[in-house]
Amino acid sequence: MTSAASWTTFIKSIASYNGDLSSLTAPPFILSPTSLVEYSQYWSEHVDLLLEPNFIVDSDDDPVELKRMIAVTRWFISTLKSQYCSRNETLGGEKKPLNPFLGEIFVGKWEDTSKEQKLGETILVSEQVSHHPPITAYAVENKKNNTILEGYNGVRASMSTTALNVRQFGHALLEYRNLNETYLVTLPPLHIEGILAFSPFVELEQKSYIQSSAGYYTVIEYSGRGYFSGKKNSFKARIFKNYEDSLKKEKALYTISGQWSEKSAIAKGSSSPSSSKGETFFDASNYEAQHLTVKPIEDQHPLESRKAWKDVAEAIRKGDFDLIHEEKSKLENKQRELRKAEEASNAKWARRWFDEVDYSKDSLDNDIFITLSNLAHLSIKNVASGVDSGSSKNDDIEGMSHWRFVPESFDKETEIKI
Ligand SMILES: CCC(=O)OC[C@H](C)CC[C@H]1O[C@H]2C[C@H]3[C@@H]4CC=C5C[C@@H](O)CC[C@]5(C)[C@H]4CC[C@]3(C)[C@H]2[C@@H]1C
Repeated sequence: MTSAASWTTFIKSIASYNGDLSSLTAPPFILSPTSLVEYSQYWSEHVDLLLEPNFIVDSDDDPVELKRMIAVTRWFISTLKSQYCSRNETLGGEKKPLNPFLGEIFVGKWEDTSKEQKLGETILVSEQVSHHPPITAYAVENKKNNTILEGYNGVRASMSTTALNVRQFGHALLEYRNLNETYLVTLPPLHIEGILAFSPFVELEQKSYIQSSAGYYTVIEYSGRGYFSGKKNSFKARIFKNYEDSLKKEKALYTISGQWSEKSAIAKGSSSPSSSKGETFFDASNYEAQHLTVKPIEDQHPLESRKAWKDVAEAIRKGDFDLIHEEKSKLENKQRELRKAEEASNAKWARRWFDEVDYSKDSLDNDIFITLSNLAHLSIKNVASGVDSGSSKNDDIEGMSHWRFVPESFDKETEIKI
């Protein structure tokens, strides 16, 4: 069957789409040989920007906490091209990632590329902590600068006539322990455009937020081609002294605007910097992403993603649909056996490095996730990322559990080597 014909068949299949992405029997050319558990690496492909707040010195212009919020906003913007465009660059367009099995892990490290060797080694641990619904938890840890990024991600998707609309669940917590400062980062909604045009790509939409424990608060508004700016991957970010000030745009201390996949500029105050007038904020096309180092497949543990999916990935690269189906079925049957055995012995799969914390039960009032969510008026229920605590979306949601990294569990890890 030609790829155009199977694409049309595929489009028809998504017309009866039931909301579960893994149910989509996508044709081989739309399948990615990469598992979703690997996407956590996209949070740290500019390690220098992630760690920059550790090296900012106090000076007489802006308060150092404000300088650090600007640096954290720059780091966050720098993650977006890797998160949402890297498949376009390597695979020619957005692809459907492999659906990770429960307990699937992905680990790697970034070497220190700075000439002063001030960064030290940074490691990534990523674990599929849930299969139904799919949830990936991750931590990026840099011991030399006592900095930890932890977070988790799940998605809910729905089809409109021409696009796949995706709401993200979860958040990221970025802790600078030497500075005694933490940031809460929410995840923007997105949609996949270009499906009918046979070349799907991600476009971000609506808003996401960054809340600093020092009070500063950043609102980022996304738009694509055809919106007010007319350019794809556009955003406007405003940094405020706190959430309350953000209710009045003119109170913005800084405004940043441009394209998160290309250039953006920053200016003081609430007016958008025209890219000529404003000072360059970040230039994604001139800032090479640093890819993490992953040990060879033969040295990997059976639960490590690239080892577990090796035969499926090879079949996908060959475009051999029957072989893909055969190899995927092998892996999925093995998983079904595992689940059945657990059920029989009433055992639950033990998560390696993450805990599901139920914030409705334990008295965790001074927990940093609660503190930052309250500062930013964000819901702590299991609603989509970035939902306001006063939103009616909270009403019919009971759940209040969030995945948290357990650093000592990784320090005690013996089986998995980075
Ligand atoms: C349904 C119509 C169709 O064409 O399906 C196949 C298409 C390739 C579109 C569906 C898939 O598109 C993929 C894009 C994936 C997101 C990309 C980046 C991120 C950021 C990361 O930090 C967390 C995961 C997330 C949100 C990915 C989630 C899964 C997405 C939406 C894939 C879709 C199955």
